[in-house]
Amino acid sequence: MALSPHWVFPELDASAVGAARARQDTLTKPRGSLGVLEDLAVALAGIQGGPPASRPAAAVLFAADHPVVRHGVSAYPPEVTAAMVANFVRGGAAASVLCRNLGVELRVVDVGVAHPYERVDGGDGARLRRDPVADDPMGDLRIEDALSEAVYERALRAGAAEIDALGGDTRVVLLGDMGIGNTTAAAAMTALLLGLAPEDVVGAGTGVSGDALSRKVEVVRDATRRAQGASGVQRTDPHRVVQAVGGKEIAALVGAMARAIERRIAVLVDGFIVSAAALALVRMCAGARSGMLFAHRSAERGHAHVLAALDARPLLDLGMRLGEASAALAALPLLDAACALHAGMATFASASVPDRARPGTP
Ligand SMILES: O=C(O)c1ccc[n+]([C@@H]2O[C@H](COP(=O)([O-])O)[C@@H](O)[C@H]2O)c1
Ligand SMILES: Cc1cc2nc[nH]c2cc1C
Repeated sequence: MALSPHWVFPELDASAVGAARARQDTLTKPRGSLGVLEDLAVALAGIQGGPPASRPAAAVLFAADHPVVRHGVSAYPPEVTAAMVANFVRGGAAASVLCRNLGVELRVVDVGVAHPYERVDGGDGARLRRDPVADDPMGDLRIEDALSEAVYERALRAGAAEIDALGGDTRVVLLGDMGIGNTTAAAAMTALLLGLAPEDVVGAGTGVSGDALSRKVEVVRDATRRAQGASGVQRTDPHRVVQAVGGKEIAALVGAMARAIERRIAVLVDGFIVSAAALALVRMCAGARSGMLFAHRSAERGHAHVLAALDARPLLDLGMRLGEASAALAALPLLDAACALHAGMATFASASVPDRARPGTP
């Protein structure tokens, strides 16, 4: 895959959209009264190219570490990334519980976890794969590119490969991340892609405040200056932005999202980190936008800017800031409800409920 991959994204299926909207208008409710649940059914139909479906759904998390943590930008130590990978597999993480609760398959891909973790087999938690890109080097984005061009391309492919491994009938993929330090990377990407000041995009992440928060702002300032100063790194080149200040899990998310959209699998975007990857992909190829649904507005400071730039209306606003696809999983029942209503409600005709008068009739 070259630096400008030849992604060909399908357009929304206009006839599926028309059929879904027409069916919504025949169902036994005042037109439009199910609000966003109607829009969700219609959007899924357009993305999927047929009657809307929320299942089978799969949650795919990409995990990696970030050398930038050496500057004290996270409230937690980097060993947490590895420990959480083991926790996903054992079934004890928030994502594990939500997946079990919803009957959703959880897949975790290690694309760059720096510390060893216990490999637990046979639990009822996640399926874990360590991609070979995990062994490639990463840079401290404050002083050097996070990813070489070759590593960036391998990480994109690792993401796409995981989508190719999903069952052919998968209709929705919930994308998530795990990586101590990655709100610093996502903030630097957001600052570059949107031309915003570090203060406007840096937030608490896992919970930094005071001096640590100021340090994080300075790290993002240094990273964005470095990236803009380096020859060829323009904020308008989203591939270079991911390479310069992103990370392996963020590049893998870009690759996964692109492949899912190509396959007409609806992408349910999680929080700040996944949204930063979505913004980069849309800047690479505007046609990707229509394949995405946005689960929530994270409490992380920069997220609102990313959502606004994508003209995204998130489904939930619950003060969540966990990552690991947890908010996408919290939003999935809304997609389930939208599809069940669309498929299962009676029509005015079938239930003999009088429809509203048509204009011109008495
Ligand atoms: O998704 C979000 O909006 C979000 C907001 C804050 C933190 N996180 C999670 O917390 C980790 C990154 O936080 P930090 O402070 O280490 O940069 C990483 O594992 C993310 O999944 C995620
Ligand atoms: C415990 C913990 C769990 C997480 N899940 C996603 N990011 C996380 C960060 C921490 C610190």
